[in-house]
Amino acid sequence: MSPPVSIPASKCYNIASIPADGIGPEVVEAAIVVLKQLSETLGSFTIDFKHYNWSSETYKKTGKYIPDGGLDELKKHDAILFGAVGAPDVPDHISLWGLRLAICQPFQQYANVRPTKVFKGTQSPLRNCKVGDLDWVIIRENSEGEYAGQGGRSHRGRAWESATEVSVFTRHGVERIMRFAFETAQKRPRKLLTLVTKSNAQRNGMVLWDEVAVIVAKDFPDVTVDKMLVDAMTCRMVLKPESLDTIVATNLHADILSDLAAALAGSIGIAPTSNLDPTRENPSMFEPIHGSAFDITGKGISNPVATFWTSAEMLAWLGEDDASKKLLDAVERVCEKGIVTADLGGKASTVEVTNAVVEEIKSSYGKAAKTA
Ligand SMILES: NC(=O)C1=CN([C@@H]2O[C@H](COP(=O)(O)OP(=O)(O)OC[C@H]3O[C@@H](n4cnc5c(N)ncnc54)[C@H](O)[C@@H]3O)[C@@H](O)[C@H]2O)C=CC1
Ligand SMILES: CC(=O)C(=O)O
Ligand SMILES: [K+]
Ligand SMILES: [Mn+2]
Repeated sequence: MSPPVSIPASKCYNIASIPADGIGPEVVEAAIVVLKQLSETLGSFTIDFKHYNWSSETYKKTGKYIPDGGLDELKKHDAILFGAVGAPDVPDHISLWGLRLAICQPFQQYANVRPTKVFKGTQSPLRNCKVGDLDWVIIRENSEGEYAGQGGRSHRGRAWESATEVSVFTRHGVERIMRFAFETAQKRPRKLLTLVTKSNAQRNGMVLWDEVAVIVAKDFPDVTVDKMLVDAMTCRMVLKPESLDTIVATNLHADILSDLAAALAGSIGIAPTSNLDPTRENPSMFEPIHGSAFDITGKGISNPVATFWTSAEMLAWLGEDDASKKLLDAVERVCEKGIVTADLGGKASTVEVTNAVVEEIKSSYGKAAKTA
């Protein structure tokens, strides 16, 4: 009797999808189409999506964004693919804290990773900024700082009403994000980390950041560190984009700088975000950098590229580096062909860009490509 033939089982990933509000469902649907095609064409892994309709609609009906036991459900997945949360008829702080932060915070997704680059075929609004000149990774502290959620309001509505929004910086929180940032910089060819703070005006928490950076730097002698105050950093991003590589900053500062980074690379519609729990105790969450964009919802013109790149980041986090690279390369080739949405100066719809990426995956990585 011949021994049983062992066929290597392809890995199956369980992904929770939470498209939520506005253009979230449009771009997440597009990403799922592309991911399914990639999995079918490459044959090296499969993805099982479980959809959760948690959104401002469910909030308006039930009073909750996440139903009881929802986080335990989410925990069973390998990763979460998120769209965006926010609706015109729900206050933004209720929606953000009700869904996105209600996942990031308990899941200790303390590292928010935001790469940006100018794609071939897309144009930076900066005169002279070519492909390769702007290639950054912004590491945003994602669990405390200015978005710690501490503070309160007293004497509501009175002339003497007071409100506090307290920034919280802990040595533990600063040190873990700093280590993560140094590790990220160390893995990139230039090994260059720019530390962004505001330690002239913010004389407590930001000074702690500077001090912790000096201590952590000792463990990374091959990484070059430079320091910028956040106001001057905006100028450097615009005037000398080629002088930057990896950047670490607080929750608020990096939130702002990363939207600027996306716009400098061409559009907020291309940049991805990973909300990582580097300890891997909890699933990490992947989303486009942008919000729910009510101004273009339902028009069929939202740029799905940010969510495609986000999906590529998710694949890399799951260990599928080859598939991740292939996906991003396919997206870039589609941009190079000029099949882009209006935010990038093109005429293509969300569906046309999605179909073009699907065709690109089939023709580049499918059987025809292999035998050619
Ligand atoms: N992580 C999340 O879920 C986030 C949620 N929000 C929420 O989203 C809502 C809208 O916020 P905004 O400040 O307007 O930011 P936004 O990112 O939704 O939109 C800013 C501008 O960029 C455009 N834009 C965004 N994504 C695009 C895409 N994929 N393709 C083409 N154009 C795109 C929009 O049309 C708009 O003009 C608010 O409720 C806000 O709280 C905002 C940022 C992040
Ligand atoms: C809320 C928001 O703007 C962000 O997470 O980027
Ligand atoms: K988002
Ligand atoms: Mn933001």
